[in-house]
Amino acid sequence: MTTTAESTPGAAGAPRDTVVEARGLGHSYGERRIFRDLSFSVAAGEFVCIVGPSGVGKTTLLQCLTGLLGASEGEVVFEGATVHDPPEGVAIVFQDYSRSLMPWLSVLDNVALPLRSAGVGKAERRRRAEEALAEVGLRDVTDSYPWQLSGGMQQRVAIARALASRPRMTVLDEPFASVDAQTRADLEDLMLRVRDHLGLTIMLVTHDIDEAVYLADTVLVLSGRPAKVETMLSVDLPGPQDQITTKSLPEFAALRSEVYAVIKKAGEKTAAAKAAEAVAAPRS
Ligand SMILES: Nc1ncnc2c1ncn2[C@@H]1O[C@H](COP(=O)(O)OP(=O)(O)OP(=O)(O)O)[C@@H](O)[C@H]1O
Repeated sequence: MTTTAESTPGAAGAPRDTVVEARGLGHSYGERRIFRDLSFSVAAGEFVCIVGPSGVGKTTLLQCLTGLLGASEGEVVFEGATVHDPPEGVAIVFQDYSRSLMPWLSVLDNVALPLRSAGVGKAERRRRAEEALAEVGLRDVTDSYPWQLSGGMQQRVAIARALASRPRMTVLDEPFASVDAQTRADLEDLMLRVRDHLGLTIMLVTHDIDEAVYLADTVLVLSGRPAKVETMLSVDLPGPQDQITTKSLPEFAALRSEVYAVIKKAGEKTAAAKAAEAVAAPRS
């Protein structure tokens, strides 16, 4: 990930193609400016985690990057074209899997549903849905209903549904916030495997600093009011990631402390800005 629009160095030093760019991106809800002048680019196959204080604008940023929300300033460019609507090639996974799955449809039909809306034929829908379910380790539950599955399995179904459209980039908004710690660790490892296997570009919002450092090639820290990119930290831990070994590394602890310190400092700056706003606001 870089702060410029240039191509990004890959693992072997060769340039990798830029998939998505924010160019001077800003968003406001009415009079309220959420963030301003965000400029960064994400390379093909890169795993970026976005962290920052609650309410800073992480979800709003994801929505702008996927074309669900329009930019108030600047632009988002996906694979070279300015984004106005959700582009083909991008899939989204939300936190609340229980609301995103249809309880009356089988697991297979839930995964195939967006393909139907996209006009993909029946046999091809089934083939792609089965392929996506195999990718997330759910080959055996295709005929079950979501309510027969655990929370972690339901979130895997939601991930399979995103993969079935064969995206080149997947964005996930706090996808593992509602599951227990062991399931969360399993889902994290699943996303790493999927990224490696499919060569996906992934952007993921999380509140969990350990999760961000474990998963990311780059941790993007948002802060301020309006928010800006406080830092973009490259994570270069010896791979492949392992929940016990990686998290025991001194380098992991150092990176976690660094992200934590940036967020804490940013939080203090935001609190000071809020206090200044309150003082400046006219009394009713
Ligand atoms: N549709 C909307 N209209 C007006 N304000 C909104 C809207 N959506 C979000 N906001 C406000 O914009 C700010 C940023 O919200 P956003 O959800 O992007 O932050 P976040 O960093 O993802 O928060 P959290 O970490 O709590 O999920 C918040 O103050 C929120 O209340």
